[in-house]
Amino acid sequence: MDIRRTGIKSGRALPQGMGAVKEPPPMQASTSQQDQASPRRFLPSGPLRGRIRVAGDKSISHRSVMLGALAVGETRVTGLLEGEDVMATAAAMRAMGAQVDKVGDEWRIHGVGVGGLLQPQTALDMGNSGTSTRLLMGLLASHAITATFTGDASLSKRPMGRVIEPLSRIGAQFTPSPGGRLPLMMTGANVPVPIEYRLPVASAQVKSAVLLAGLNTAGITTVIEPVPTRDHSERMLRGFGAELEVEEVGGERVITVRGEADLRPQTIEVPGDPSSAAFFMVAATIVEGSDLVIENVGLNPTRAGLVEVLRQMGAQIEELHRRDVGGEPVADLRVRHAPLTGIEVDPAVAPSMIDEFPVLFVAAALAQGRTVTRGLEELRVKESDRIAAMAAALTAAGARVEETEDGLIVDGTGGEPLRGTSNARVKTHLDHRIAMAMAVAGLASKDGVEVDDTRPIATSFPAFEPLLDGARA
Ligand SMILES: O=C(O)C1=C[C@@H](OP(=O)(O)O)[C@@H](O)[C@H](O)C1
Ligand SMILES: C=C(OP(=O)(O)O)C(=O)O
Repeated sequence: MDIRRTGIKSGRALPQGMGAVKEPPPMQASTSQQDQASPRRFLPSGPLRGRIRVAGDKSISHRSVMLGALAVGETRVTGLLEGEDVMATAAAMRAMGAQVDKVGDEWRIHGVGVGGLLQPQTALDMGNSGTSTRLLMGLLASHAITATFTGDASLSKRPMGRVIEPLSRIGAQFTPSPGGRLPLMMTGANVPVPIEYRLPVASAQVKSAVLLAGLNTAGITTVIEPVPTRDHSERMLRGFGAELEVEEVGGERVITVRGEADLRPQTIEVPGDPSSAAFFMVAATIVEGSDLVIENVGLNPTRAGLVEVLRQMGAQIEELHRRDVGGEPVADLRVRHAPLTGIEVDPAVAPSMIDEFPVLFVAAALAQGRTVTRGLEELRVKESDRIAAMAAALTAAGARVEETEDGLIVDGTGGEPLRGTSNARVKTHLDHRIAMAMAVAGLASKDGVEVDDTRPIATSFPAFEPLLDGARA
């Protein structure tokens, strides 16, 4: 199947095709959201039971498409996440010359080779996806082409200065909107310069942007990571044949990549996304009588923080059939209902569960006693300000929550259901994780929880609602 014909729920206009356009396209905001919001009330639930399989890992899916598009030959990918974010990456890679097609259950990618990206003839519509935007800016930074990036209302508020800064040092030029935001136009360097860059924020996206720029930069590009973040780029770049080294020096990770790399096509099996499994881990934990197996969940240590934190709170999560899938540790998780106790969450664990805090706050709202989280400033620059959005949504549902500068303090019910939202709708702010977290809160409430818009769920986990409805049928 050609990606232009896959079912993209928002009806987003994705850039299509190639052409002989010399001028970069005009800067304009993306018109990517459907006009009508799609509200839904998530009602109290009976136990979650049986076996489910969540969607493919979003981070690995993005990187499979990007690296496949840079390898010469055919990369084959199974288990690719077919969410809107990954489809935005696929469309952008096609617009720059790669072939990305679905044949049966498999995605086939024919790459252009490192250095071979072509100038896109239309703006690259990144939709809601920060990962697509920042990693592609990295790729483009060392290709002498000009491109315009646009995004939806949420993405257009997110900071891009964090990648503009190192990529400018490599030699790329940027014309962003005020505040270093989208829409943004960039021109990659003619002769990119290898840099050594110490990450000022714990961000796998910034790390990956610099490493990807390094692929087409003669010499050695170095990223120093004081706090480890998800390491899929490092694992996959090695898998594709790049010369990449990781060393521990004085407690920091020093990552080097040798430029003018030749990438070899791969066969990739994408494991299930732990960030999607998280909603079901918490749902089965807080709904009485639940006993659910979530199959094929990626448990890369740089991603598995939530499992550890939930266990510290008293959750019963068993790892069955531990194995390796595509170079990543994977297991089936058996999750049974268990009473939770509030804890102080170690801020050091934050990068390994950065997308899981919205649903952790829901677990905390049902726990006995107080849960304190700190060091979560990064949550304020995701698809929404996730600290403020979850404080408002949980308060509307009857939870006791206090917002601090860098976290939430949650006083749990001790297992009693939340009141729910009888005549209000919680605001999701175009943020898929707020929508799914509050759906889970609805299961453990008296009146249910109504979320104002379920459309953003399709960015990362299109099958979330049918899976949830099926598990509690
Ligand atoms: O590299 C990636 O695939 C991602 C990195 C994280 O973002 P940051 O790098 O901004 O922390 C995460 O929140 C995002 O969902 C995916
Ligand atoms: C932050 C997220 O994604 P992105 O930055 O790719 O928009 C997320 O999926 O929670």
